[in-house]
Amino acid sequence: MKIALLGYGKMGKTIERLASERGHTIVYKKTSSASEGELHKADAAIDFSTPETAEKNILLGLETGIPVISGTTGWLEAFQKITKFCQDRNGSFIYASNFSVGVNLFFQLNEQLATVMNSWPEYKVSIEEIHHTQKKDAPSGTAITVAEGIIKHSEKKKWTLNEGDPDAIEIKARRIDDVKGTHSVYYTSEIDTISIKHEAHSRDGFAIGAIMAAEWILDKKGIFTMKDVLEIG
Ligand SMILES: NC(=O)c1ccc[n+]([C@@H]2O[C@H](COP(=O)([O-])OP(=O)(O)OC[C@H]3O[C@@H](n4cnc5c(N)ncnc54)[C@H](O)[C@@H]3O)[C@@H](O)[C@H]2O)c1
Ligand SMILES: O=C(O)C1=N[C@H](C(=O)O)CCC1
Repeated sequence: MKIALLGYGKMGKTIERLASERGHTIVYKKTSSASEGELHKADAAIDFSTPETAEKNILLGLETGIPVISGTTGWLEAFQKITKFCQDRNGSFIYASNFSVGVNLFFQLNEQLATVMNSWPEYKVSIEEIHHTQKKDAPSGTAITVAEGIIKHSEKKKWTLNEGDPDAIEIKARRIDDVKGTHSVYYTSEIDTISIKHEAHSRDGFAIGAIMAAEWILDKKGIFTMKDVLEIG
């Protein structure tokens, strides 16, 4: 497969390495200031750019008529617009706040745990995410997906970064050195704490998942999620 990289930072470079190991070729790269290669020659575009530039990058890929895989977080206010644009052109698009297989299993586990814990109101739910200090958005896209998974199966209606709102799921966002991405869900009572945790050891899992999504979407039209790719949930 010929791949276009929309964004060539930590994730773009990791995808380049792992895609070539899987026999794919990078035919186009776009950074903030320049681009090289020919976008129209790509079979699929993978966007890992910035919250401010993802929307433009995704539209560029869809306009070119190739499937777009986006892992950039922090741009979801434009999701409806992207969906309509993609549908109007009979295009293909997939967004995931986290492409790693392990995190997608964690999402599933989180929803199952939320279903169980919904009968036990003495346990207060909270989420913690830890990432490297270069991360631009907070909370992480993954933490938002985790919160949405809990909201689906509980009385909670929203999430917050602040302390002390009993109606909201509190998310604590921490930034430490070069942490690749750690997400924990806690259910805490007076007596004890139940927790689940996913810890990424490198960026390879995110990159392999995005490449798997690109391989999967090639012969499909529509808007998809990582659940479709992995056939889970
Ligand atoms: N979904 C996932 O699995 C997953 C995993 C890791 C990171 N992310 C997200 O992906 C995004 C990128 O992460 P990263 O660690 O590679 O960040 P990074 O800062 O290392 O790289 C971002 C790159 O985008 C480039 N860029 C800036 N403006 C651009 C433009 N107009 N067009 C194209 N590229 C442009 C920058 O040059 C930079 O190299 C972040 O939003 C992050 O949260 C998601
Ligand atoms: O490094 C990042 O930035 C990451 N962003 C995603 C998020 O916001 O959830 C996924 C994990 C790594």
